[in-house]
Amino acid sequence: MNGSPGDGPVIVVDDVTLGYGDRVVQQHLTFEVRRGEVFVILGVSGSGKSTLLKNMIGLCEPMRGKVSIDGTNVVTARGEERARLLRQFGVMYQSGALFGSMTLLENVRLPLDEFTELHSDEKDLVALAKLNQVGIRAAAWKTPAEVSGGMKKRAAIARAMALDPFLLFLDEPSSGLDPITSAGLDALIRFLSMDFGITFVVVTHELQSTYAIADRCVLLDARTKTIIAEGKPADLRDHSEDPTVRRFFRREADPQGGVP
Ligand SMILES: Nc1ncnc2c1ncn2[C@@H]1O[C@H](COP(=O)(O)OP(=O)(O)OP(=O)(O)O)[C@@H](O)[C@H]1O
Repeated sequence: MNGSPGDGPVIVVDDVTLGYGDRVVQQHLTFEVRRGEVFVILGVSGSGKSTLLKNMIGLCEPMRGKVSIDGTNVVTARGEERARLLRQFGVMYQSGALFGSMTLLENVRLPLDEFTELHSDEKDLVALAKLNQVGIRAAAWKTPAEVSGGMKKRAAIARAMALDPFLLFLDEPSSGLDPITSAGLDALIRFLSMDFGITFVVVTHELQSTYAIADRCVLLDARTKTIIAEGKPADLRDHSEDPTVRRFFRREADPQGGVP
């Protein structure tokens, strides 16, 4: 189990406004991610999902408000505290970003090379164990070009798990995948959540995936620039009092051409 020491929420997003330069992309975002859950950030293209993820991992600084992971402010943490914070979570970016000249094993080893003093054989063993966890151990000595899109995503997840984080951020994990491969990835996320207790924050606009994996979600609205729904996706689909929210979760177009 990748348990975390503290109790209470893993992530606290407290009245966050985010954007680029003077341009606000989302504002007044307040929510918590609970330990062990699969939490999905939903919204149409351009609503600010990836920007929110970048603010949650400290890659961008919110214009206002704060984000903390296990009680540590992701922007202000320095020194030892920052090093500890960075080891607590792994990230899979939208592009996957595996190094094409390296094998999958070498790709998964990279964080171990950078952040641990393990012996080379031990690093190989850990990397193989991670590839095994995501179901592609047999492809360890292949390069990214030699494996399918779904296997590349799995390798990128294995790399994000290399340092045994208790929290994983995935940006659009099913982008570019066919529905069957995408469903396989959904099953992997559920498996890692249930069997290893990993908390997931997943950015997606795929409703089918959301229903398959999410314990809870938030829906970012591009028009009002804030969260318009939070909860279990099926509950929001069936019981939300906001017609915009119900339409989004039923995948219906807005007759007036609004967003979503
Ligand atoms: N580096 C940047 N500099 C300036 N503006 C940006 C930058 N990155 C994104 N944006 C803008 O911020 C807004 C939100 O983009 P973001 O990528 O966060 O949305 P998204 O919901 O993740 O979209 P998608 O589903 O298409 O990935 C968009 O209008 C985008 O053009």
